[in-house]
Amino acid sequence: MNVREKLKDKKRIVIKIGSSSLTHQETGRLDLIKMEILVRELADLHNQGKDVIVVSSGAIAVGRAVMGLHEKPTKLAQKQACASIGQARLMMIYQKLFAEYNQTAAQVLMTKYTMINDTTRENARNTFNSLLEMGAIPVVNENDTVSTDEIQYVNTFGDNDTLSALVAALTGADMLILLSDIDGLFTDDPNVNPDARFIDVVEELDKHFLEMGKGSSGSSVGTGGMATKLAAAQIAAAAGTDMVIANGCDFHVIHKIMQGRNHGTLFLSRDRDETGLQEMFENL
Ligand SMILES: Nc1ncnc2c1ncn2[C@@H]1O[C@H](COP(=O)(O)OP(=O)(O)O)[C@@H](O)[C@H]1O
Ligand SMILES: N[C@@H](CCC(=O)OP(=O)(O)O)C(=O)O
Repeated sequence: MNVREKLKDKKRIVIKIGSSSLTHQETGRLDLIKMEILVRELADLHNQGKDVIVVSSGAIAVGRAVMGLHEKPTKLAQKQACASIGQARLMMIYQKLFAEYNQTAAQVLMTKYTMINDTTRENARNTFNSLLEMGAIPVVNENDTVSTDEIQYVNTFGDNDTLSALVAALTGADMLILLSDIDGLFTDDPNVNPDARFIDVVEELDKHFLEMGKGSSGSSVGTGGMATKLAAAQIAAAAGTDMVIANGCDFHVIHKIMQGRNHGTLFLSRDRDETGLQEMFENL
């Protein structure tokens, strides 16, 4: 069985959806057709008996669109206000769409402190396990309304690529899928360098690959860029979580990846390193 076919047997999957994959580029508003496909894909993975955790960006982008702000908010208070409005709208739509498949969406909002503090981290782990045991589908996002480097103890993760990898490590997920606006990892930013070559499988994430993520975010709504996705891959590898970066332009890619078909860049994990993970959480 090749490395892609082994993905069929994954039991607990974290799927991160970037803002650029959930919204119309022109208006920034939610792409409801894509969201319907996304929820159907996730509901079917759940129906296959797999645990599914969604890390969904989009709160700021959706809030900005709802309030008619044409530019990406730069002031902290404006960004947090957009996140507050957008997160509520995003969860309403997730709950409505999941209910159509008789599934229950649950909201989990986290700050970096949740992961740093031993007690809150253990509470979060227990909450995820209870939600999954109850058959719910947790929809996770950073608590942007309070997460900020300006407020002590609620520092921000900064991006949902990192958050999704930490959630995968926390919950012992064996698979992490990052859906973006690009097919996967290239030797350089293909939106800048037309000679950039696609990378199919990364067996060991070393400096050679990490260097490839130097380019910035390519979309008007994205935050993470490739650098944060490679940082996420480092966390996933240490957590024993295989990871795929794939293009979220067509969410049907989710079941194709889980069927072991050749989509996205596959990052192979190492054996889970509990000691290393503990140190990582404590030093976030
Ligand atoms: N080596 C690389 N391979 C692929 N994409 C890269 C690379 N370097 C930079 N990028 C940029 O990263 C972008 C994806 O990150 P981002 O814009 O934050 O989207 P999202 O957060 O929605 O996934 C791509 O559109 C691309 O422009
Ligand atoms: N928490 C923020 C998303 C931050 C983020 O990582 O965005 P993205 O790069 O689009 O995945 C929001 O919901 O708008």
